[in-house]
Order: sequence, then C-alpha cells, then structure tokens
Amino acid sequence: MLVVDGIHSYYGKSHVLEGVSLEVKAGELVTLLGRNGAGKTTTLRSIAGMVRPRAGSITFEGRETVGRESFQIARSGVAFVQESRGIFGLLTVEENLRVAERKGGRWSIEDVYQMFPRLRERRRNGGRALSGGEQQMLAIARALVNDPKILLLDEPTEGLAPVIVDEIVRILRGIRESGMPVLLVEQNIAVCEKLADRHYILEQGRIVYAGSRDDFAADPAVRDRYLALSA
Ligand SMILES: Nc1ncnc2c1ncn2[C@@H]1O[C@H](COP(=O)(O)OP(=O)(O)OP(=O)(O)O)[C@@H](O)[C@H]1O
Repeated sequence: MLVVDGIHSYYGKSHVLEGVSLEVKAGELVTLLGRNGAGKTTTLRSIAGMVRPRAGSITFEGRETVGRESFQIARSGVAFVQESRGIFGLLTVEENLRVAERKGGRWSIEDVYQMFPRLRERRRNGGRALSGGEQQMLAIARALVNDPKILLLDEPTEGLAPVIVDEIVRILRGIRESGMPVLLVEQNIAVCEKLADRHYILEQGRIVYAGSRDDFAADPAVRDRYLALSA
C-alpha cells in the first residue's frame, strides 16, 4: 500500500537519501533501523511530504504523493507521529483528542481510552502536565482518532523508562493486531524484534539490508555489522 521507490532527498546541497526503496504492505508492521544520522527521520519526512524528494517515487494506495503538500498526504490517510509529538500543551488530554478526532472513524475516543488506560485517567490534565511517556501515548492516540490508513512512527520509545517502553510495545502490538499498517523508526532493537514483520536497515542514506523477522533473528552478524554502537 506504501511503496517508496529510489528516492533522493536533500537538505540544501546535502544529499541525505541516495535512492531509498522500501515497501509496507497491508497489515504489516515494518521497522526502519540504522545508526544516528542514517536518514531514517528524513525518509519518514519524505513520505509525509515535509521534505520533497528530488528524484524517485512514493505511492500510497497506488497514487503518487511526491509533489503533494503534507496536509494533502495526511488527509489521504498517512499519519506521521514525530519525535516532537505535536500535542497541545494548553489543552487537556481529552481536548487534544477531540481536536484530532474524525467522527465516524474506525477509532473513537472511547476506543483509545480502552487501549491507553493512562490517558483515560489523565483525561482532564493539561498536555503540558504529562510525562514523556504519556505525551507519546497521546501523540499516538491522536493519530488513531484521526482515522489514518497507515502510521509512521519516529522513535516512540526514545528516552522513556523501561516500564513505559513495555507499555508502548503493548500498544503497538494492539495496533498491529488491528491490521493497521505501521512504519516504525526505532533505535531500540529489542522493541523492533518483538513487533516487526520485516526490517530494513538504512546506512548513509541507502538501504543496506531488508529481511523478515525470522531472517533478521537468525543472522546476528547483520546486527553487529550495521547496528552496533548505534545507541
Ligand atoms: N533540517 C536539516 N537540515 C540539514 N541537515 C539535516 C536536517 N535534518 C537532518 N539533517 C542531516 O541529515 C542526515 C540524516 O538525518 P536524519 O535525522 O534523517 O537521520 P536519522 O537516521 O533519523 O538519525 P537520528 O536517529 O539521529 O534522528 C544527518 O546527517 C543530519 O545531520
């Protein structure tokens, strides 16, 4: 449903993505791994229309998205949960959800409260009063109530305590089981191994590895070669 084919993206003269290709099929959770600065966030930004690739193609549900504005891509069902999370600090949790909610969508606010009991407990708290983990949950919950067709997640567990990481893994597993396709950028390999159907590894703007969950688990040399010292 999402096909990235040979994209080249730049910041000014800096050539960051050098022909990245990847695919997310219906119902899959796919991870994009790689060391700091490899171009993972830039890949997500390119898919979301925030960086315009100068060459290559990105199709979502068969339609070319390169050249479309980011709000149009979002409206077509591509939800991008950025590291900055983008929640409204002055609104309560519930107000943040109401602003994002698309009525009649697949996920109601009640549905996300069931999935994120902490958010229900905190529903009258201001966004600014939330912990980092709660903010991350709210960012994911906001994306869901907007009724997306695919989720792009940028390092959702970064900087969170292990107990909260476990909670995020539980939530991501639930999202995967619902059939929602996900492209997940993550530095925490243990998280990826628990969740992913397939993995890609990006190095200096190129995909250097693509494999199934089983291939990746069976080949620890891949990890040593491309991901060691990445934390
Ligand atoms: N706004 C920007 N302007 C110029 N260069 C940028 C910008 N954002 C990122 N870069 C550079 O592009 C390269 C890829 O960055 P990107 O953020 O995509 O990597 P990443 O794999 O997501 O790494 P990280 O885990 O550190 O976020 C890096 O060399 C980075 O310094």
